[in-house]
Amino acid sequence: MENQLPSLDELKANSFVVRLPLRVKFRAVVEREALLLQGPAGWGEFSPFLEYEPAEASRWLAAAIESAYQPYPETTVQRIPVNATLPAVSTEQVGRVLEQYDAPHTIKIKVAERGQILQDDIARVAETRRLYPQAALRVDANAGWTAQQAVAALARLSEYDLEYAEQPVPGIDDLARLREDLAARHIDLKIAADESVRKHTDPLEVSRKGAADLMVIKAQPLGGIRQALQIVAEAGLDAVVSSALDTSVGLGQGAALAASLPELKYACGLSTGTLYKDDVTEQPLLAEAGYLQVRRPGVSRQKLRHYSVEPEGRQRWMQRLESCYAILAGQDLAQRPLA
Ligand SMILES: O=C(O)CCC(=O)c1ccccc1C(=O)O
Ligand SMILES: [Mg+2]
Repeated sequence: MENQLPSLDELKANSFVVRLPLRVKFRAVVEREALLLQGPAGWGEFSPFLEYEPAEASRWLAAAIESAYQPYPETTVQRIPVNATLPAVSTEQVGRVLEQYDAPHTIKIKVAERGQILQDDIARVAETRRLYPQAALRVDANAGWTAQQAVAALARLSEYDLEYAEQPVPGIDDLARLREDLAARHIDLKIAADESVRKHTDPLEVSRKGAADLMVIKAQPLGGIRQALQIVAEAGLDAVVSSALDTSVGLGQGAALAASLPELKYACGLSTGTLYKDDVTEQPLLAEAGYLQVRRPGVSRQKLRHYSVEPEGRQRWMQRLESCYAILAGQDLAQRPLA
């Protein structure tokens, strides 16, 4: 029974599509659309970004179904360390955005944003370091640099004492080469793979090719908690759990994933709830002094109604649900990430 997909009609009948306001632009948007799925085990979140095609988005659906239909793994961990996330804002905005987080001990700074230059990144990292001299800082380039740009940029940025750099360049081979280039220049900086894990058909290629020191894992893009745990076990790399800019429902799933890891060496990218103006729950999962509770937030009917999208928006999501469902239904049971 565990491997059985619920029917599409059942999923549709229990789906609520919302559009939530963000406080600050993230990935060039100021609103986030999400489908919340209610099931016998609780709520699940299906919120692939709008431009994602069904092949990729279907893994996000597998994660939502897992969340709504299977209990989260048992754990005794009650809270997990998290990082504040700083979007690629201007220097003047750095203090204002980070103030929204409660006493962060770790901060992830977005760099290599399209339309910006290295000087913008240096200024943002320098300002963060000035305001938070004790914090652990990490940068995330979202594959925005060429190999050449990455070495030059990381040579400069590593002067601010960075914990690691996340996905500086796009390809897995590029990541592996970059690590060699950095070592040759005696730049002691760890590299984390994100897109090379979650957007790749083979999430283990990163570890096989020695392309990173650690891997970023996210419950939705990897097809759920169980699937993500299996990837970590097989990869044998340290893992950083992160969010996909989820609502509190997805953050709860991420927190459960983090709490289930055999070892949690790094703060998780799960305090993105702070970037939202509002959420689907009366008890949003927000970090306190750099820690997030491990719990499943209840969902508010009133908030679902208030932020519900217009009928055309819902129709678009029902079509996405349908095409992703078809992919999951067509997958070999043994391979399906629900197992
Ligand atoms: O890891 C974090 O601190 C927050 C999450 C985050 O950065 C993110 C959120 C949505 C989509 C992509 C990413 C990313 O890590 O690249
Ligand atoms: Mg990333």
